Amino acid sequence: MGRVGVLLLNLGGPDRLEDVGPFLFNLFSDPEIIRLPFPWLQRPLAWLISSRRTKKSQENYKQIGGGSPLRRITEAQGEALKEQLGALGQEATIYVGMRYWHPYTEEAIAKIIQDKIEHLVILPLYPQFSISTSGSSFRLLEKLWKENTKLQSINYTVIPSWHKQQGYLQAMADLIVQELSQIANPDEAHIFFSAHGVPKNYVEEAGDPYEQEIEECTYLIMQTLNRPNFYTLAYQSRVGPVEWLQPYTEDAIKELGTKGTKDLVVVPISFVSEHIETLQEIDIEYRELAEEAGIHNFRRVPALNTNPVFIKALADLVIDALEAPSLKLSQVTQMKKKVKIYPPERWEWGMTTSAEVWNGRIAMLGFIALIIELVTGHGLLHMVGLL
Ligand SMILES: C=CC1=C(C)c2cc3[nH]c(cc4nc(cc5[nH]c(cc1n2)c(C)c5CCC(=O)O)C(CCC(=O)O)=C4C)c(C)c3C=C
Ligand SMILES: [Fe+2]
Repeated sequence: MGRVGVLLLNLGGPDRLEDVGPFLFNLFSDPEIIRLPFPWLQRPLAWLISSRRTKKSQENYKQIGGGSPLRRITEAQGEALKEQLGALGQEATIYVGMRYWHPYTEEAIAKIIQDKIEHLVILPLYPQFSISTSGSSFRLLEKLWKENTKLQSINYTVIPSWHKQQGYLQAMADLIVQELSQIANPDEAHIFFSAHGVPKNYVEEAGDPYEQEIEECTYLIMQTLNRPNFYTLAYQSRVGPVEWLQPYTEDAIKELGTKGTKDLVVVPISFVSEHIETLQEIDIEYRELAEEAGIHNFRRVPALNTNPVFIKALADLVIDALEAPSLKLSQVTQMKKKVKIYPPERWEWGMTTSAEVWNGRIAMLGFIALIIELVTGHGLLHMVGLL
């Protein structure tokens, strides 16, 4: 086999407080994160939302040392993976491609071309697929592939998701056992899986398999654990006014408190690295909430980071992918998105769904224009540079 590369995909996070604003702007500019009917509205709205969120978000990053550890941890995972692959007899160069901050996916792709990689494995560091995470990175890669003929000669394969991989499940179970072993009555502890949420309409209207993969994964971790503990699955990190997957973590914690739970072991389920949502949201916000709800023994299972069982699982995934028939980006985006096309794009006359959708779009546009004008003092035409 010729030169082998592994491209690790992740979301990225601001390295310093001054990066928070531009990072949030990049994130909200992504149509896979905020779905708007008019592409030209994306950037003005991203600017508006990121400007309004920056201060609050910076406060949170301040509490975890002034920036996200995601880059450092992802690079360490890359080094550990390279070493593990070498030990298994597979030499490979590892590239990190972040979606919204440095090192950007585009930078990784430029290096892959420069290094003349012949076989590439695309491995998202998200065990479960979501349109908003792996899906967004795959879509970007699809675009880069179409634009650059040099990429087209690379023999690549995509790993869409890996939430059922045995080594990964074992590594998660091991970390839970370690945490339980520090409790006086380990069988009494309630195991609380907290997954990053997504808006409910991603699952119900756009066909995102995320909720199903999270549920399967949680079930399989409990099977691997093979213990009598009760467990709960809930969703954290909701942003904006729309409904997200339920139950929300904060509500589920309060409910367990009222039911008399005393020992809670929180397991971050959709993240493989420590980042703001484990270090700040779970460790600080949810811990406080649990204390108020009467849950005095609140513990959190660490993220996998460079856990050796986990790194071996990643290496096995890479080796299996190199041996299996290659899976293309377009195949994955089609396969994972069992899309009910929403909103319907073909116009039908009368009291039809498309009429409702278009009425909704126009009303939404008017509403957004009003908010933008109220907040900035300028109308929408000013914002898009027409006045
Ligand atoms: C599986 C993981 C993730 C899913 C699903 C996801 C969806 C999702 N996220 C937002 C909004 C924000 N995410 C932010 C940061 C962030 N999110 C993830 C993971 C998932 N996001 C990571 C790894 C990070 C980076 C964390 C870091 O350490 O820097 C942020 C910024 C932080 C903040 O201001 O709270 C936002 C905003 C949406 C809207 C969404 C689904 C549509
Ligand atoms: Fe997020």
